[in-house]
Amino acid sequence: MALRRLQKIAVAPLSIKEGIASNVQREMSTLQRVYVTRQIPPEGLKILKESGQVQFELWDSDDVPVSRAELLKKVKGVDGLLCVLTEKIDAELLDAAGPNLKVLSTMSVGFDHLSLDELKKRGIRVGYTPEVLTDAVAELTVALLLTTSRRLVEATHEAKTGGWGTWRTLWLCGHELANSTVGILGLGRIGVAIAERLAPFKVKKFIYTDVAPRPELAKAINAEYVSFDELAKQSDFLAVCCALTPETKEICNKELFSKMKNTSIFINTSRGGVVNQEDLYEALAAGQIAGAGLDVTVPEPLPTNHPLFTLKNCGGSILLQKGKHVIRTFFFHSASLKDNVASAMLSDELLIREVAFIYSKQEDQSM
Ligand SMILES: O=C(O)[C@H](O)CO
Repeated sequence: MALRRLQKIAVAPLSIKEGIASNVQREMSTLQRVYVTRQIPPEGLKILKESGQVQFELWDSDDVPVSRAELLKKVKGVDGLLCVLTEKIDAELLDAAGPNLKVLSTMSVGFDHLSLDELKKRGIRVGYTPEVLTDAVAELTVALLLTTSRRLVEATHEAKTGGWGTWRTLWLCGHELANSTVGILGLGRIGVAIAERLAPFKVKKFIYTDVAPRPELAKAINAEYVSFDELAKQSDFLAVCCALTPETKEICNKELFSKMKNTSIFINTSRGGVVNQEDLYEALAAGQIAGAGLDVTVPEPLPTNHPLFTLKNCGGSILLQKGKHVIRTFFFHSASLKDNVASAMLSDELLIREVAFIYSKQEDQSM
C-alpha cells in the first residue's frame, strides 16, 4: 500500500501540466484560495503560480513565523492551507478557516503540529513530505553521533582555550562504534538510513523497538526487535527516530536513562518533545549516560542560559543551532517537495500514509 501511494505522489506533476493546459482560462472567481504560511522554496511557489487553479497569499518571510492572530485572520474562507511545523493546526484554527478548507499540506516529515482528529472530523485531506529528508537526517544523525561520541565540541573548546596541556593517555578518548550495539527507537525510513550508514563502522548489532516489529525494514539492516527496556539496557548508542505522538511524549525520561549504560550515547534527531529535558540533564550531569547529541529541543532554540548548555557532554547541533538549516538545504533541492505541494494542493490524493497509525485501527488497515 505504501508503494502504491508513493507512485501516486510521483505521477502528480503530470496531472498538473494537464491541469495547467485546461485551467488557464479560469476566472479568478473560480480559483481555489490558498494561504501559504511561510516563504517556501521557489519551486513550490512556481507550481502554485503556474497551476492556473489557485490564487494564493503568502506569509513572505522565512525568519519570522506568521503570528497566530494573523494566521487566524488569513485562513478565513481558504480552500487550501500550506503550512510548516511552526503552525499549530488545531480546532481553533480550523474553525477560523471555516468549511471551505478542503486540503492542508505541511512541508514537514513530522506532523505533531496537526490535530489529526480535528482534520479528520472535518474531512480535510492532509499532505506531508515524507522521504524528502531521509538522507539529510540520517547524515545529520551520524554526524551528531560521531561528534558526541568522539567529543569533538569539547576537544575544540579545549584546544581553543588552552585546556590541551599535553598528550594524555585517555584524555577525550570517547566511545567506539566498532563492536557496539546501536539501538533505534522508532524504526522507519530514517532509522534504516542511519543504520545503513553506521554499518561500515563495524557495528556489532542493531536493535530497535517500535509499537510492533517491522520485519521488512529490520531485514534490510539485520536489526533485532527488542523491548523498550532491552533497548535501553543493551544500546551503546541510542538513536531516537520516532514521531512525536501522545504515546511517545517524553518517552525518554529518567526511567529510560536509569536503565542505560553509563557509557551510552543518546542522540535525538526526531522531536524535542520525546525527551524529558530535566531528566536528560540529570542523567548527563550525574554521568548516568556518557553524552547526548541533540538536534531538537523544547523550545527551539533553547534559551542560551538553559542548563543543558552548561554540560560538556551535551552538544551537537544544539550548540550550533544549525541542524534545521542542514536539513532545509536538502528540502530546497528536493523534487519531492514539488510533488508534495503539487499533489496536496492540486489533486485529491489522500497522502496520509504513516499518519495512519494514529487513526483508528479500522482505518489503519485501509491506508
Ligand atoms: O519534520 C520535519 O520535516 C523536520 O523536522 C523539519 O526540520
